[in-house]
Formats: sequence, structure tokens, C-alpha cells
Amino acid sequence: MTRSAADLDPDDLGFEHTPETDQSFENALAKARDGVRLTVDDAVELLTTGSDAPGIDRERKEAVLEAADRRRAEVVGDEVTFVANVNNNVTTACNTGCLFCNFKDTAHQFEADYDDQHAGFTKTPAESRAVVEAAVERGVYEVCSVSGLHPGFALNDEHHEILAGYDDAAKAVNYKPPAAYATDPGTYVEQIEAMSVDGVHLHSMTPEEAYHARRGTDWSYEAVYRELADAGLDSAPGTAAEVLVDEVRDVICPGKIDSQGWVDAMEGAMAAGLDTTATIMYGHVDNEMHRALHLREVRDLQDRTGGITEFVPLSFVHERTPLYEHGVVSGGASDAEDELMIAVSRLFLDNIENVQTSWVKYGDAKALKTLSCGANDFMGTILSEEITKRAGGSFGEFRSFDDYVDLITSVGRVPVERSTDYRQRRRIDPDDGPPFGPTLGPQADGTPLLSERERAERAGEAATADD
Ligand SMILES: C[S@@+](CC[C@H](N)C(=O)[O-])C[C@H]1O[C@@H](n2cnc3c(N)ncnc32)[C@H](O)[C@@H]1O
Ligand SMILES: Nc1c(NC[C@H](O)[C@H](O)[C@H](O)CO)[nH]c(=O)[nH]c1=O
Ligand SMILES: N[C@@H](Cc1ccc(O)cc1)C(=O)O
Ligand code: SF4
Repeated sequence: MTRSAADLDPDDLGFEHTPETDQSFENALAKARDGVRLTVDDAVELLTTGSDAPGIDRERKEAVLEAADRRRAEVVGDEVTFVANVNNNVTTACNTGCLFCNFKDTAHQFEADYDDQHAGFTKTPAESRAVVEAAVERGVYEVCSVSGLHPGFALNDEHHEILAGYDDAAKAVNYKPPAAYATDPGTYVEQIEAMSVDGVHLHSMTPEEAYHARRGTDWSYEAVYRELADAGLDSAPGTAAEVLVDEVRDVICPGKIDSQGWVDAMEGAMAAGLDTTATIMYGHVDNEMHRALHLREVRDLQDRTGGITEFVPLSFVHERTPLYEHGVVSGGASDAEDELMIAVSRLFLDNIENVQTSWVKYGDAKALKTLSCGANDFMGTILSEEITKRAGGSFGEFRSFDDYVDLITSVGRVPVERSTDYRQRRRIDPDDGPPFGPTLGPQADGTPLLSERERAERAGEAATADD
């Protein structure tokens, strides 16, 4: 049975790992500056600006940020990349119950005989395809699709048969036949086929979703990802990582696969030939030792695979989440913690080229600051955002190419449109416009993604929603 937030004692979460080391801050900083591979203890010293004293020391923090900024310049230069993408969340139905998440809606509300209104949604494969087609027509060339673990979801027809064969399948394998629901999401393979529109890059199926796509079977992650790749999947998002230390997962996402399960799924995706990304979702109950252990897990995985194209620190958005509402946490990470998380990711992950900063989580001002703390990628246009918005985030759902060019040039860096895998890149000369639009997609001819009128309408809607 999963624990609820109400049962947790915020003053004693029973953690064994604490941010204490025998290393000194000065030694750790010297190693970081010299480009020596960092240990977990080094990372803790840098993240805490010295574990021997409480709080963050301003001067020491600046020294860490500077070292990370220098490393970023050496590794990737002055280019700041971004991608023309659309988010398509297929369903919010999910019974996993992660305590940091307000994206999900419990699945019984989606059942055909449920009478009350609810705020969730499920898209059929045809509806997902329509979203992608409309975006591709505008010039988008990446679809990022992450979803709730709908009990009616299965990999394919064979998977449906296996799951339906279980006694008490709802309890045993989190399964109910799609006919029980008002809207049938189709199979994972059908959703992937549907979203795989003319040459678009499909970035989907987190490790947790891949687990759901093989639950109740003895199929390997590699086999599942191969079948999805055959259906049109191009790369897998390394979300669901949260913090890869099981004592933290036991508190914030006890219903999820454990750290080893996440690593196994990622290895399966890469064995199937897919690129992946990796993330950390920090700033809740985790401490700096947890963050450092997470970074080591990711670096080890990359040493073994080489298939991780970017690392994305995702700062916990707390406002409307069970963790916050039940007083387990009193807020998210501070600005200093955010800056240090980006910087130490850059310094520690010597085998991952790109560190992404998320304007969804940080807002533009802080995201711009992080571009001088080690980050070099500025995410994508996304066109829609549900996860952060539902958790209480308020930084919007769209950034245009014009916004990107303005923001990036305002901090003296070079705006570069990239493909998902970073192999295709186009440097943008700010003197050539505005307006700017994507050029790397199958239907991208440089026209802005949204017309002036559509942008004004969206801005108006956002202003009304804030009132
Ligand atoms: C909402 S899930 C969707 C995909 C799938 N259900 C899963 O868990 O892998 C995607 C990711 O969003 C992030 N997320 C969810 N709630 C968040 C919050 N309140 N603040 C920051 N990130 C959040 C988590 O890192 C999570 O893994
Ligand atoms: N950081 C966030 C992302 N990042 C995903 C990227 O936009 C892109 O899909 C990836 O870099 C692969 O090219 N997406 C979100 O929806 N929210 C974020 O906070
Ligand atoms: N969709 C995830 C973020 C994400 C998705 C894909 C990535 O590759 C990276 C990050 C979120 O909103 O939290
Ligand atoms: S993070 Fe994913 S698995 Fe967890 S509750 Fe949210 S949607 Fe479900």
C-alpha cells in the first residue's frame, strides 16, 4: 500500500544519507577547476558550498558558478540551443500517486459509468495525431509526449490479452480493459504510430511508461523499446528519474519503479538504439548527498552507454502538490540551490555535453542566469504545458523563436536552432530578423510558429487566467 503525504513526519523522514563528507570545499573546488573527475563527496561540498557550515556562502557559490561557466565554454562554446517542439500529453489518468505530482487524475474518474465532472483528459490515437499534424504544419519537428499510466493502456493486443488473463487484474497488474473507460487511449504502439507524422522526431516513453508497457509480462525493456522504435519512436525522455536514491523515492513516489528499475529501462532504450535524456527532479525532501548520488548514477550510466544527449535539472514546483499541501515540504529549491544544481551538473557530468535549463520551471530571468552557471540548452517552444501548470507553475506554455533570439542575445550568447539529437544545428543571426521561425523540420520554412494574432490571443488568455 502506498503511503500518503498525511502519514509523513516532515521532521523525521528517516534518511540514512546526509550531506556530510571528509572532503573540504577548497579541494573540491580545485578539482572542479582543474577538470579532475569529481567524487560524490566533491559534489556535496560544491552543492553545499562547504558541508562544515550551514547555509550557502555567497562568495563560494560564485566560485562554483564561475568554474561551471568556464567548463561550459570549453565543452560547448557560446551557442545556446533550443528546439521547435510540441508537448502532447495523451492522458492524465494515473493511479501511481506520486506525492510531488498534480498532473494525474485518479483513473476511476475516467470510467464510462462515472457521472461527475473531472478535469482530466484522454486522447485517442486519432486525436493525438491531429495535435501533431497541426504542429508539424506550423514547422515543429519534435513531439515530446509523456502521460499518466492509464490502467487501460497496454503495449499491444498481445499485452492486453496477457493483462486480461490475470485474476483481479486491477490490483495485480494495474489493468482494466479499455472498454471500462469513456475514452479508449488505444495501445502504446497505436499512439506512437499515430504521433509519428512525416519525419517528426518522436521523443516519448519514460522509463516509468516503459515499465507500464511491460507490466505483468517477462518482456525485457529492450524488446519493448524495440517494438516502440519500429512503430516510430525516436528517443526516450529520462524523466521519472526524480531522485535516484531509493530512500527518497520511498517518500515521494513509492508507487514508482526503483532506481535500478529506472536504470534498467534506460539501458533497454539505448540497447534498442534510441537516444535518451536524463533528468533530476530536486528541491523537495532531498538533500545535497541525494543530489550527488543521483549525479553519480547518471554519470555511470552514461559511461556504460554513451546515449544520453542532455541532462535536465527540473526544479520541484510545489504550490499544488500533496507534498506541500500536507506540510511535508514548505516550498521548493532556493535560487542559490537552483544555480548550484545546474553548475554542479555541468562540473560532475563530464560525459554529457548538454545541460538544459527549463524556463517552464525557472521562468525566463532565472533560466537566463543559469546560462552563465553551466547550462547551454534552453529547451523548446512546447506550445502546451500541463505538468508544471497543474502543479501551480506560472511561466506559460510557449516561447517563440523571436523570444528565444531576444533572450539569448540579451546575455551575449549565440542563438542556435537544434534538432532533438543536437546533430543538426543552425546558428541564427539576430540581424536577419525578426520574425524568426524554425527551419529544421519537414515543413519548417522559417515562418514563425504562431501568427502575431495567435500570440496576442494566447497572451490575452494567460492574462485573463491570472486575474
Ligand atoms: C508527470 S510525469 C509524466 C510521465 C510518467 N507518468 C512518468 O512519471 O514518467 C513526468 C515528470 O514530470 C515531473 N514532474 C511532475 N510533477 C512535477 C512538479 N510538481 N515539479 C516538477 N516536476 C514535476 C517529474 O519529474 C515526472 O517524472
Ligand atoms: N525541461 C522541460 C522539457 N524539456 C524537453 C525539451 O523541450 C525537449 O523535448 C528535449 O530537450 C529533447 O529535445 N519539457 C517540458 O515539457 N518541460 C520542461 O521543464
Ligand atoms: N515533460 C517533463 C520534462 C522533460 C521531458 C523530456 C525531457 O527530455 C526532459 C524533460 C516535465 O515537464 O517535467
Ligand atoms: S509523475 Fe507520472 S507516474 Fe507519478 S503520478 Fe504523476 S503522472 Fe503518474
